Amino acid sequence: MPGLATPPSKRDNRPLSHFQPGTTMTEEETTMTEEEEILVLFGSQRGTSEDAARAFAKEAPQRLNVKVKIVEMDDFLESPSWRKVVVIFVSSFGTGGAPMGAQAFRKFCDRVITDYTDNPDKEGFLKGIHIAMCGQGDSKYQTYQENPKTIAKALTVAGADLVGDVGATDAENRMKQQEEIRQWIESIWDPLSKVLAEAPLTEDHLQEMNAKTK
Ligand SMILES: Cc1cc2nc3c(=O)[nH]c(=O)nc-3n(C[C@H](O)[C@H](O)[C@H](O)COP(=O)(O)O)c2cc1C
Repeated sequence: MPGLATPPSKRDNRPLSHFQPGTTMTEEETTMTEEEEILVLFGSQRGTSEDAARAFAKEAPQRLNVKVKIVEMDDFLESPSWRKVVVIFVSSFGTGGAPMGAQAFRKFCDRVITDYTDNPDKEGFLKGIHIAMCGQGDSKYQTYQENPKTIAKALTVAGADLVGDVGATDAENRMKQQEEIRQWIESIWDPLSKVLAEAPLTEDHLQEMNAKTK
């Protein structure tokens, strides 16, 4: 059945037996029967954000009547292919840094913030994109949620709009964190449906964004 294969990401502690052999390494698509495609990006060191992204991606075709492409963040950056709706599940690691598999994306975001903040000469190249963000962190860290917040900031200074509330789930209590992720996913279907009801972006517009994403 398409869409159920689970390619390994760069997270560091999953047993290899979890993966099915012979699947592609970077991308997968869920059942392809509907119209618009949304993009799900994830960055995850130990699996929480990745599992949340996969749970969302599995449910989205039915809830939103869309196709879903799910990609690890650095893989996306190697060959950017924006969609009007982008849903991000990402954690913080190190000292407010990005997990493995999302570090190049974070560097890209840091560059965007430097180049675009308070710079009237720079016109946002992600105008028309809608981002829904669910961040994972641990409130024990002083740099709580720093990576998801930085990514959300960069994408908005580059012109994207945020959809719904930015999620901030707290691993200080792991059971509660799972509930918070579930609640965030439940909270986001309606705002995403509204955005999807608006006119799609043209292929030219998307290509232009892809070309400017470097
Ligand atoms: C070594 C290490 C460093 C971390 N650094 C941060 C941090 O700087 N800020 C934060 O909010 N959470 C931090 N966390 C907490 C993780 O972001 C949190 O556990 C998250 O749920 C992990 O998601 P993942 O399983 O997708 O990697 C850190 C966790 C570890 C183990």
